Amino acid sequence: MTTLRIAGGSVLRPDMSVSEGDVLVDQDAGEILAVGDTDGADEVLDADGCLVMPGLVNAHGHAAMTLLRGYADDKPLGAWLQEDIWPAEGELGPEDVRAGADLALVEMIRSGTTAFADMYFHVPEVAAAVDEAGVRARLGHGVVTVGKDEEEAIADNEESLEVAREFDGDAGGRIETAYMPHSLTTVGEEYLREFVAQAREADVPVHFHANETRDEVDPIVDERGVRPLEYADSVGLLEDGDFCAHGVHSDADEIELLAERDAAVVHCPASNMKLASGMAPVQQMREAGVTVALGTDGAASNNDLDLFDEMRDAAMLGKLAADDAAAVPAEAAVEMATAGGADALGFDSGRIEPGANADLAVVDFTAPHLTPVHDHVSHLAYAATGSDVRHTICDGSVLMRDRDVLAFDEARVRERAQQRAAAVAERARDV
Ligand SMILES: CSC[C@H]1O[C@@H](n2cnc3c(O)ncnc32)[C@H](O)[C@@H]1O
Ligand SMILES: [Zn+2]
Repeated sequence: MTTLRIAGGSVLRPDMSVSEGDVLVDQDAGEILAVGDTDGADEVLDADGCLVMPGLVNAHGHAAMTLLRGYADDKPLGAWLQEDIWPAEGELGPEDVRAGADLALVEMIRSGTTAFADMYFHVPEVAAAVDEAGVRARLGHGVVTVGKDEEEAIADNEESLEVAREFDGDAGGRIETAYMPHSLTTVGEEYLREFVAQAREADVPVHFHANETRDEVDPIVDERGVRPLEYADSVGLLEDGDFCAHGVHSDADEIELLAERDAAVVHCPASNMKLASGMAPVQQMREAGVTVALGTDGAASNNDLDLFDEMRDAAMLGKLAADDAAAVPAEAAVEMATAGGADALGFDSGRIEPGANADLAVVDFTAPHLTPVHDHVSHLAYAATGSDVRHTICDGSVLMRDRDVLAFDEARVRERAQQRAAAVAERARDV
């Protein structure tokens, strides 16, 4: 057995308490062996002055959209997608998606993210990037059937299922998959009914956008006479293991339904604020027992992939939404970004305890903006940023040591992304 000891720091425990101690990792199994007083180990990572916390989980995003960061801002969702993003995405080839995914992975590893969910196209490229980077992911091909004829719509759904079957268990088990219809309004009912059933047979969960804007909710209510999540339930969505992004405009009955079905919600506060989509009822969801995770969404609506920002935004926006300063406290924000995310994606990560996946972030607490330390959890939610992360570990392997991301030549990744992004923007302008 090869072991790694993260030594000399403090450790964030699953109950949100913090105690001094080491974390000992079995690198062959990729699991945590012990927490507390340990010694020995084949490799030691210094954590003096640091807090060892579970690796952050970015439970909803579109990694390759890093290429479109800053390409189109300051519009609401519908106009932003239709006028700017979808035309640009029409110009993305597999090598562009690989370049964008590599950039996203460098950014996520740098800021302590060890697992993420991704809905996009050219998924084999995203899977190859994940394999090389060493992180954990639940990947899927995003399906859109509006504007397509029946043959194209079926092919798009079949691609999503094929990709889900082919890549499940890839990268030594670090990649899992899902069938990913884009949303309840961009995929036709007949396709949802048919292909959700096939996803169940293939034993893969379903991930989709839901209740993000009023413009998306109102037509469903007007045309079907039911709330969107009731419609989702009626076509077979919302089973245990399924997770939807946003849920901003969810009413009390829909929240109850999510809790009953054990379906998770991924809250994306920065994207919801930037697109002025609304304020998700996060406090009500958590009080109802819904699993709530955090996501950045794509870098074009955020505009970064730093989950420390998401924790702060979730806590602040949650208070504003509930009109209550006690709503979504620091512990809740940290829980959503760690255990909540891992539960939503079905990974045994997000908690530092023996037997769990050794997915960890080591945060340097010696910076001026983290001084003094009255409460580590308060600093994680309200004061720390991704650049405070010193080491990142996933599946027992060190992905970043002393702020050096090991699997990538960062300068090359940035240069390639810059070149590819400029070429995509030029092609999109010419269309
Ligand atoms: C079909 S692949 C995924 C698809 O989703 C688009 N997207 C990015 N951000 C959002 C959002 O906030 N709501 C809905 N759809 C979004 C992305 O550009 C891809 O086309
Ligand atoms: Zn999204």
